[in-house]
Amino acid sequence: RWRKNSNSAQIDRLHCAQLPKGSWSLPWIGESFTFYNQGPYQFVSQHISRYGRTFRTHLMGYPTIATSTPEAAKFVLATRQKSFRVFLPPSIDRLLSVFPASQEAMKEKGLKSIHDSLHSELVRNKVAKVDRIARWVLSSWDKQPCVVTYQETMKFGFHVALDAVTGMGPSPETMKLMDNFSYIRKGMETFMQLNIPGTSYHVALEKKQQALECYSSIVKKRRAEKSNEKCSLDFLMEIEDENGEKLPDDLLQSQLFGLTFGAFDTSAAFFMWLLKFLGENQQILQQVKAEQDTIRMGKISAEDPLSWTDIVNMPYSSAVIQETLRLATIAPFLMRQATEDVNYEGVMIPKSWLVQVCLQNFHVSPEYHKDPLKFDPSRFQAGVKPAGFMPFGNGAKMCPGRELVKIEALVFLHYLVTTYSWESIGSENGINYWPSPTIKGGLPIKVSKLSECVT
Ligand code: HEM
Repeated sequence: RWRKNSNSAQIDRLHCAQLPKGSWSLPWIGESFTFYNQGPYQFVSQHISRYGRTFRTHLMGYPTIATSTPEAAKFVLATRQKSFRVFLPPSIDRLLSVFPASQEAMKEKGLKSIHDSLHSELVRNKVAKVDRIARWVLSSWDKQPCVVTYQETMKFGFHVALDAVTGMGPSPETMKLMDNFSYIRKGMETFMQLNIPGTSYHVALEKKQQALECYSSIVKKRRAEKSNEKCSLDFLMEIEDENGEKLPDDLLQSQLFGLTFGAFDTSAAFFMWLLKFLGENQQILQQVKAEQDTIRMGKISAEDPLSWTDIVNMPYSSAVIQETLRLATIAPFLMRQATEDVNYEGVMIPKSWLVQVCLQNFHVSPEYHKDPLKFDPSRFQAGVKPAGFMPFGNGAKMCPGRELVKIEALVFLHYLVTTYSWESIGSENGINYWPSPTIKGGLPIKVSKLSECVT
């Protein structure tokens, strides 16, 4: 069956090639439906037990080699990164894509300037702003009979991302923009993403247009104002092609849009898991609280914001963050497409095939982590990154937002544990896997304000 999907030259090459074991399942659709339904972790785990850590399958319309070892991940994402390009399914590409194929050089320049704009030296200066946003979000929690964690972490993650990307602080306008983003996210939850009126995917495409219009006015405003603190937009406005032409506004807006989406969706999910794991591990929560109380007690007034020095003085909380990134694995797998035939330790990866790099399956494997399903921050306390830990990927495409997201999490954690206690209410109904793993129902909690209030 797979032969129908391959051209004859490829078939000739494959005659003598070493393909791993696996299954193709149905024509064209392959195993995509099972993959969607079971979620990436379960799907890959079942295949590993049948075929081993590297197997072949058929996903998103392409023959695919899936691998789930840190060594293979490094090989694909870093050592041989030039032989693979990032792959997004066409429906997601349509929602989030930024550049037409003809603009490949500008795309690379744009990405480089985004990496530069989020450099660790620069994001350290963002602590005060993140602090203000965290206080703003958390200040209303005790007035709500039930806090739906995901809605709140989305509000926090979205506004920090928007500020880093465009320099824009929270306002009624940004709340409206966030609403558009939540519809766009919804459009990615379903298996069949068809642009038919009435479907959530169709709504998502409409909301994307509205969001882009909003970005158009954000760009105009930013051009007109002078700010000492540079955001990603400022970096992007500086790039030029080989003829000295700046990035056209439509591409600029779509790049900002894609960046904000990627940043807010992942961080909102991450903060939600952080709350879940801490809620379930009271002893660990108490240790975090002790560390954060010490920092708060060192402040002269309750209004004093956190500083970069405070952030580096949170070793235990940092270990909790690393452990959350391991156990929840917000990006459970990464997709690449081979741009040439590649041989990995005797396994053939033919040109144009997809490679699925399954990070979560080694993050929670006993082969790489002792007692892997236990939430145990002590494994990160020695300050040594365990082998088999790549929550932000590897190689040149490694997440440039990783430092910002850690600052966000630590600031959020600080105000959360020094202000509130909380308990989970209602039952959990499983996990929504797409686009990032979140808890169905949004993890509702009831919070109580602690007597020493700081917000
Ligand atoms: C917990 C939160 C986050 C997680 C788990 C995460 C994870 C990742 C991963 C695994 C990649 C690599 C993708 C690949 O190799 O195909 C990536 C790329 C990227 N991330 Fe993040 N990310 C997070 C938050 C953020 C934030 C807050 C920003 C921006 C403010 C951001 C911006 C980006 C960008 C621009 C890329 C593409 C880099 C490139 O293609 O060169 N991410 N992220």
